[in-house]
Amino acid sequence: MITNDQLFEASSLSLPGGVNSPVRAFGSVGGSPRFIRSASGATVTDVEGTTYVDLVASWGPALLGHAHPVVVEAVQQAAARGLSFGAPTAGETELAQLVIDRVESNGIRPLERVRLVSTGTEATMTAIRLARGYTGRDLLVKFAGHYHGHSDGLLAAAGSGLATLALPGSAGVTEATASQTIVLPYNDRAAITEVFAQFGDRIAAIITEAAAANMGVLPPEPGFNAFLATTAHSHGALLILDEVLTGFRVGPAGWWGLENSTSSAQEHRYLPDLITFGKVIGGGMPLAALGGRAAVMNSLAPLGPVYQAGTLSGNPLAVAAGLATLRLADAEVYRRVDAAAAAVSNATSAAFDAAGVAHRVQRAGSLFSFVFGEQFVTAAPKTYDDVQGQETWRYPAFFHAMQDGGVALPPSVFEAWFLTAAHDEAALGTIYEALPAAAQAAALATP
Ligand SMILES: Cc1ncc(COP(=O)(O)O)c(C=O)c1O
Ligand SMILES: N[C@H](C=O)CCC(=O)O
Repeated sequence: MITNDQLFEASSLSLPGGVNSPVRAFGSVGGSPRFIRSASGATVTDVEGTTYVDLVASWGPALLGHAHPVVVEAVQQAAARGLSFGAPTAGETELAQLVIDRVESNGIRPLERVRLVSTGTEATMTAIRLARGYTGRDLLVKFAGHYHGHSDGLLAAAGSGLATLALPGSAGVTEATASQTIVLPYNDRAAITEVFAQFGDRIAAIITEAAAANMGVLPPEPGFNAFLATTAHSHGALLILDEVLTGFRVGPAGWWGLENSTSSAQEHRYLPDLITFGKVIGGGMPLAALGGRAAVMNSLAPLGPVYQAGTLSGNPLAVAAGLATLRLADAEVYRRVDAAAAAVSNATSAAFDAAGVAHRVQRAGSLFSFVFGEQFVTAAPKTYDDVQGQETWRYPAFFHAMQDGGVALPPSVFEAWFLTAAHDEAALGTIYEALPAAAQAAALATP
C-alpha cells in the first residue's frame, strides 16, 4: 500500500512544496497531508484507506456533501455532450438568472448582470478592474486579514495561506501595484473616514469579505458593511462585496441576504455595487462569478471598455454542477448545515472548557472557527492584529489529535470549519468522540 508520506515525498519532487495550493501542505500543523482517493457525503478517504469525517468540504464548495448523486449525474450528462465549446450555452444563462433571482432580500436584488469566470481570484480581479474602469480612479481599499485570491494587488496583509505562513505579502508584486492598494484595519470606521477624507477622489472601490473568514472567522460589526457602502457611495466609489466564501453557503442569498434580512435596523441595510462568488456556485467544479447592476457590469467587454475573457469561462460541466447544486440548496439544506454547525461548534467549545483551554467561538452564519487565549474570553477580536495575537501553537496538537480520532479539520487555525448537509448524527458522533482527547492535547500544548 502506498502511504501519504510516500506520496508527499514523491509530489515534493515534481510540485513546489508537494502541493498545488499552499494551505494544503500542512505547513503550520506539521506532517504529511492526506492524499485523498475519494470522498462521499460527509467523509473523505485517503490513499491509505482511512476515512475521515471532513470539516474542510473542499474549502467550502461541498455544501451538499461530497459527490452528491444528483450533482455527479448532472456533470456526467454534461460531459457526455462535450467538455468545452468556447461558445455560449443555454446553461450559462440559466445559472446567471438563478443567481440574479436568488440574491434577494426585502424585495431588493443587487444583481442585474452576472459574468461567469473560473476561480474566485478571477472574480475579484475582474471586479477591481471593472471598478477602476467604471470610476476612472486608481486606488483600492482592502482590509488586513481579508483574502480575495492571489492577484497582485490583493496580496498585501492577506489572510488564508499568507496568514498561515505569516507572510506580510508576496514577492513578485511590484511596488507600483502594491502602492495602489490601501490596507486598513477591519471594523475600524475612523480609519475608513480618514482615508476617504485624504484620497476620496482617487478611490475606485472598497473590497471586503462579506464576513471575514480567512483569518479565522471574524464577522463585521453590525452596520459595518452598511457604513462601507455609505462612505464609498458618498465619494463616488464602489463597494465590492466578496462572497466567494460566504455566497450560497451561509444562506440562500449569501451573507448580504442574511445580514439584510435579519437586520432590524434600517440603517444597517445596504447595497453593494459588485458581488463576487466562487466555491458553492460551482458545486465543486472550477466556476466563479461576479455580478452587479447593469450600468456597471455593461462596462465589461464586449459592451464596454473593460476587458475580461476566458477560454473555459462558463464551462458546461462546471455550469451543470453549479446549477444542480443551487437547485438542491433549499431552505432545508441550510437548516441542516446551520444545525450541524451549531452542534459541532458548541460541542468543541464545551470540550475546550472541560480541558481548561481559554478560547472563543467565532461565528458567521454556519461558518465558525476558534481563537485561543485568555484575552478572547471577555472580548471578541475585531482585527487581524487581534487574531494574530492568539495562542496559535495550541492548534497543531488539537488538529493531529482530531485526525487520529478520524476527523479532518482545516490544517490552519486561520481557516474556517465547513459543515455540509450530509453531516448526519453518525458523522457528528465521530466528532464528539474525538473531541475530549483533542481538547486535552490542546491544553497540554506548549509554545
Ligand atoms: C473570500 C475569498 N475570495 C476569493 C478567494 C479566491 O478564490 P479561488 O481560490 O477560487 O481563486 C477565496 C478563496 O480562495 C476567498 O475565500
Ligand atoms: N482559504 C482559502 C479559500 O477560502 C483556502 C483555499 C486555498 O487557497 O487553497
